[in-house]
Amino acid sequence: MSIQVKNLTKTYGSQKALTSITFETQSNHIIGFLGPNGAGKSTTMKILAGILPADQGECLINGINIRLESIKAKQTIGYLPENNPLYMDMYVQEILTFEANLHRIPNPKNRIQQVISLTGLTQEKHKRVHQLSKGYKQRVGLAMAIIHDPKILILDEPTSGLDPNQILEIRALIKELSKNKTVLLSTHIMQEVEILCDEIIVLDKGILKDHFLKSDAAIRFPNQSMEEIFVQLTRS
Ligand SMILES: Nc1ncnc2c1ncn2[C@@H]1O[C@H](COP(=O)(O)OP(=O)(O)OP(=O)(O)O)[C@@H](O)[C@H]1O
Repeated sequence: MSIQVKNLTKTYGSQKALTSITFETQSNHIIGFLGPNGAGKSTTMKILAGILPADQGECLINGINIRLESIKAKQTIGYLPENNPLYMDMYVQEILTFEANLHRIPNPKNRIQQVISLTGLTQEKHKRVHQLSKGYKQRVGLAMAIIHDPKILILDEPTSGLDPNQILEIRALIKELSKNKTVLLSTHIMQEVEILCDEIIVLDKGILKDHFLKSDAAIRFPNQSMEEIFVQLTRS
């Protein structure tokens, strides 16, 4: 399933966040969505997730227009927001039941046990969310994002603020969960892009700076690391 964004524009009051962004990703790729702070990554992701309206432009998820067919699009998309806001007093199984009911999943008990196992939450499933480490809270956020088996995953800085061990574990989990899915992943960690991503999109100040396959990076940017490519594309 591809993600298609056409001339997307968004302004918050007088603050321009996105200026006519256009891109189309390939199916079943992990796409690194990169850019300096304030580049417009979260804004694009919120629009794609259907929780923020664009001022202009269109987003299509495998041809489904998210503005015109928002419910159908939301059935296809799983979203992990930045800073992963969770109901801290809920038990892990309770918050997953809540999410499953929002998606009207038939036979939710089976699916909840499946995602608990998939995301490595079995040992922690009887705890309340606030009792979990940050890495396990991220696992809960990922479990919620995949509960309806969406074909597109939008992950906004999923490894931000985690310790090095948890970063490795969450990365491995993302890799595992991304099988047969298209994943749009924002991150500031260039090593993560090298390890996980097939495709790279770079934004800066609300403008699309570049979009390329990682396999083409060596030809397009000879002898440059992802960090150097990032700096070159976003240096003002
Ligand atoms: N609710 C809001 N009200 C006003 N301005 C906003 C709002 N949300 C974002 N912005 C502004 O829009 C621009 C794009 O922000 P956005 O959060 O999309 O960037 P980002 O690339 O995700 O940044 P970061 O890497 O810091 O998370 C920034 O200038 C930001 O200050």
